[in-house]
Amino acid sequence: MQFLYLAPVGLVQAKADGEITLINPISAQLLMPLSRDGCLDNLFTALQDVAPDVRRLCQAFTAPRGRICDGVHIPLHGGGRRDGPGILALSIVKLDAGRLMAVLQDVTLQVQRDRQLRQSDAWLNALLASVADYALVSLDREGRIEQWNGSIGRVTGHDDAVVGSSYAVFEPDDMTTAERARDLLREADASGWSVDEGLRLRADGTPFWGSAMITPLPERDPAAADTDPAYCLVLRDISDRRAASESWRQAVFADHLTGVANRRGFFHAAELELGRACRFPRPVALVLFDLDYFKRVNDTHGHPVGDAVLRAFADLLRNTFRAVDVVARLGGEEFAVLLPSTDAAQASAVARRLLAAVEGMTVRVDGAAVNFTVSAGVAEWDPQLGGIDDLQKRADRALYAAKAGGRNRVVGWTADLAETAR
Ligand SMILES: Nc1nc2c(ncn2[C@@H]2O[C@H](COP(=O)(O)OP(=O)(O)OP(=O)(O)O)[C@@H](O)[C@H]2O)c(=O)[nH]1
Repeated sequence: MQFLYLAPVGLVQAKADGEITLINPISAQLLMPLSRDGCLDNLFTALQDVAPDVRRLCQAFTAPRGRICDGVHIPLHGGGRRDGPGILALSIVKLDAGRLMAVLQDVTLQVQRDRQLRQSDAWLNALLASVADYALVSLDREGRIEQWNGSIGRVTGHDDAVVGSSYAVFEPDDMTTAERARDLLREADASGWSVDEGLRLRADGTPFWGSAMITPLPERDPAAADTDPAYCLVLRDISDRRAASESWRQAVFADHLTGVANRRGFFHAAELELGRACRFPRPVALVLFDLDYFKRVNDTHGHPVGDAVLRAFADLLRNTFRAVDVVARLGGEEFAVLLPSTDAAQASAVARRLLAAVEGMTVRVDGAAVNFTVSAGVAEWDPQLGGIDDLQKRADRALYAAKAGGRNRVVGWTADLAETAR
């Protein structure tokens, strides 16, 4: 009895002919406005104006007990009123031959919300269907693709199996790291958006040049689950635009001998990366490489062979470092690699691997077989530094120490190196 009274929904117990034997206050509240004479003694009579079929439905139910109807929506007074409930949900259970139990609930708001949601979904789907050269991807808090839609299929060729993968799935494996993918989300959180341009892959492996903009969704609930939508990624295929600007970029930013970035390209890319590292603190490492006794290679084999050695070394750099790293020839036989989201220890490890590869390599050109070694200086970005020039100075000191220490080695910058240099 107490349960009936306190239940958060309307409960009515009635006899088989609808005569009400028990009714709780919520039911009375919901049914009273429907009653023609202000009495509430029969369930079927109370509902006859809005749900005339209920009586027949119950009488036609011949099983000894069971569910007669479940959550049937009953619009009141022509579909809704300004005051009071507009839609009731009605469930009726036959308890035994002589007793029915009806559950009544005001679902007006719920139905309205469902309708609004369906409308928004329809709008969004119409929008996505008409977008031809953009993929609109919703991402969860961790940057995982939260839902598939047609625009993703059109631009990237991925089907719904891509749901749950990191948005880095659109990038070649060596173009990004989990940390960098997270960095771009953090950048979007802090400044409202982040944009990243670069090589992307379609599901069939064909590459395209993409521009990816990530924006955090407005009014995100901090208590929402990790898998709820948190960001919107707009991925555009800008291969055409890129092709037009590529020859210009090559001329301005690429080294004519080796094809890696030139000094100008390096400083341009480094300023951008360090700008990011300042706004969203993360490690960035710089490695400077200088070929050992390179003058001897030129003197012994001639300048064209020296050029071939420089090209072979640049190829090795490109193959050893990730595509996300900036590889450049700063001039002569000096090369630089900037490694985003990498600390000095990690950069030194890669540099040592590279030195070992150089030691095992022989460059064969014009009948000459050249073996050579390389020295490397490593420094890590420190927000106290003024800019890329200061970082380069530190790596330079470390490189000088590597040369002074006997060459063919990697030295990391330490504060006492600054003292030595002075
Ligand atoms: N083939 C070729 N040689 C170059 C190029 N640019 C600079 N060099 C040569 O690189 C050599 C650099 O020599 P040094 O600065 O004395 O240094 P090193 O002989 O490598 O000795 P350490 O750096 O002290 O180990 C010089 O002979 C330059 O002529 C280039 O584009 N092609």
